[in-house]
Order: sequence, then structure tokens, then C-alpha cells
Amino acid sequence: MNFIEYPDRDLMMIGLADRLSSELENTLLTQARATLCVPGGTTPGPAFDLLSASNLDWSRVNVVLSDERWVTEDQPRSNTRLLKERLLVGNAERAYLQRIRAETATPEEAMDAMIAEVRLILPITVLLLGMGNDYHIASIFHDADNFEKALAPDAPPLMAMRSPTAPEPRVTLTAPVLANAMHTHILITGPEKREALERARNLSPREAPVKLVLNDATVHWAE
Ligand SMILES: O=C(O)C(O)[C@@H](O)[C@H](O)[C@H](O)COP(=O)(O)O
Repeated sequence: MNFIEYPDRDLMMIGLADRLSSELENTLLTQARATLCVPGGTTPGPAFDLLSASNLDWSRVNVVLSDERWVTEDQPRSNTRLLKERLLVGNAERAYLQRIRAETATPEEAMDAMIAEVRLILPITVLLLGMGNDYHIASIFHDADNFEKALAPDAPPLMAMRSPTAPEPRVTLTAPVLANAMHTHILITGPEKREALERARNLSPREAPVKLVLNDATVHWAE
């Protein structure tokens, strides 16, 4: 793990966006396309604002969420909505958005089709994740119905997840896909998450899902 502590959140967002953009740019020197995977939640918005202005050939970048809440895009909790408002604008408007949400009542009804599409944009080139105080990444929650299945080495790339701590059904990329990313970054803020991250270093992925990706990750932290 590489831990970067920034003097404040603004500088962190600038440093992070710069790093993600360089990794994508370097990949595009040798590959036709690159895949950027990003989280939803409340933390990454400012990094998306900066990244969207980056001068990349976005027409060769696939963007996919690490996880989504099964709500319509007009809902404030929609991660797709966050992406459309904050990342897929400006220069980044030309990126290809791989959706992991469909207009079906349940994730299961659309799962086979979404899995087939997601497979086409793997592996992830640049992975950005958030983390909860309970150590979850994406929507891999300890107490979720498909937790064990999402950790399996042969898990499909995308699975539905229902957890008592999440107000709506979720879909999430699974352990093998996240662990196989070429570059991994974790974005966290505040003392509680820093302490959780320190504890996670001595836990197993079953106890702390962040451990699935932590060894090879760069963690970006500011107060
Ligand atoms: O859609 C989501 O909820 C996520 O992708 C999730 O894994 C998130 O990154 C963490 O829960 C941290 O969320 P915050 O940034 O809101 O603390």
C-alpha cells in the first residue's frame, strides 16, 4: 500500500485527478482503449470535476461505476446521475459510459445482459474506489446476501447485492474484477476512515473487503 496524505481536500482532489489522468494517458499510448472505473457516494465529486476537464482522448475511454444503487436516474442516490453531472461533461463527454443499471424492476432481470456488456470493457485500467467505515468497497458489504459469492475467484464480474444497511438493492463489480485492475486508488477523508484503513491492514478480505485491493493500492487521504 502506498499512502498519500495531503494538506487539504482541494489539493488531494487535484493530485488524484492528475494521477488518474496520467495513468489513462499513458495507457492510451500503447492501447486502443482504456477503462476507468469509479465509485459513487459523496466523496469523489470534486475529483470528477477536475478529471472531466483533462485533455485526454476521452473518445477512447470506457467509464464504468464500481457499483450502483437500483434507483432511477432522477433520484439523488443514483451514482449514474452523479457521473453524468460531474464526470461525463466537458472533455469527458466523449467517453463511453458502460451502464450497470437498467430499467427493470430488479437487477436480476437485467443481469445477464449487463454482465455480457461489462466483460467487453475488462480489465479495468484505472480503478478508483471509496471505502465505508465498515471497510466496504463498491457494494461488497459484509452483511449482504451475496457477500461470499462476490469474493469467489470465479465470481461473475457483476452481481446483485442486498444488505440491511443499504436502503435499496445494489449491483456491484466483484472481487476478481476489482483485484485485477492495473492501477488502483482509494479515496478517503477524515480521521474515522483513516483509522478504519489502518485496522484493515491486519484483517482478511472477509473481515474487511477493502483488503481485496489494499496491498496494490495507492490511498489518497486528507482531513
Ligand atoms: O455507491 C456507493 O455507495 C459506493 O461506491 C461506495 O462503495 C462508496 O464509495 C463508499 O460507501 C464511500 O462512500 P462516501 O464517499 O459517501 O463516504
